[in-house]
Amino acid sequence: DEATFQAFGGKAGLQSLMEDFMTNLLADPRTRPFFEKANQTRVKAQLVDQFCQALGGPCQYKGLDMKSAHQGLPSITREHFNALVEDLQDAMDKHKVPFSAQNKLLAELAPLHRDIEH
Ligand code: HEM
Repeated sequence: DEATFQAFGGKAGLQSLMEDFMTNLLADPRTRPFFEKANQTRVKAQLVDQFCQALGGPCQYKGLDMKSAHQGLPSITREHFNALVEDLQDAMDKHKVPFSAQNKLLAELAPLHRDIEH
């Protein structure tokens, strides 16, 4: 909804959040092996649209579906998934996103693990 989207600072807030999220993913030895080889600029831009849409903001995600996006990568386990969520939480804390809004985003993302882990 609009209030949750605004709690993230709108689209500009999401773009800024994604810079720190990617920094965290590259600093984390659990996730770095995946992201250091990726087109980080593309991934950040796709995540902005995906999160914006998930939060009810005025964006349309036009990237790959989650199965296609991750199936070509080395095996992604629950540990990798949980590591990525921790790195996202750290970025949201740094950006002072209220917990209620953080939880709404995480609730939207949680079910995606089925299409991402393999
Ligand atoms: C809720 C969890 C996740 C979400 C919402 C998510 C979302 C995305 C999105 C939107 C893209 C871009 C798709 C495109 O290019 O069209 C992407 C790519 C990617 N994801 Fe994820 N992802 C998640 C979990 C993970 C995990 C756990 C890993 C590994 C630790 C991972 C590694 C990658 C990598 C390396 C790419 C880029 C692949 C390439 O080079 O094209 N993702 N992800």
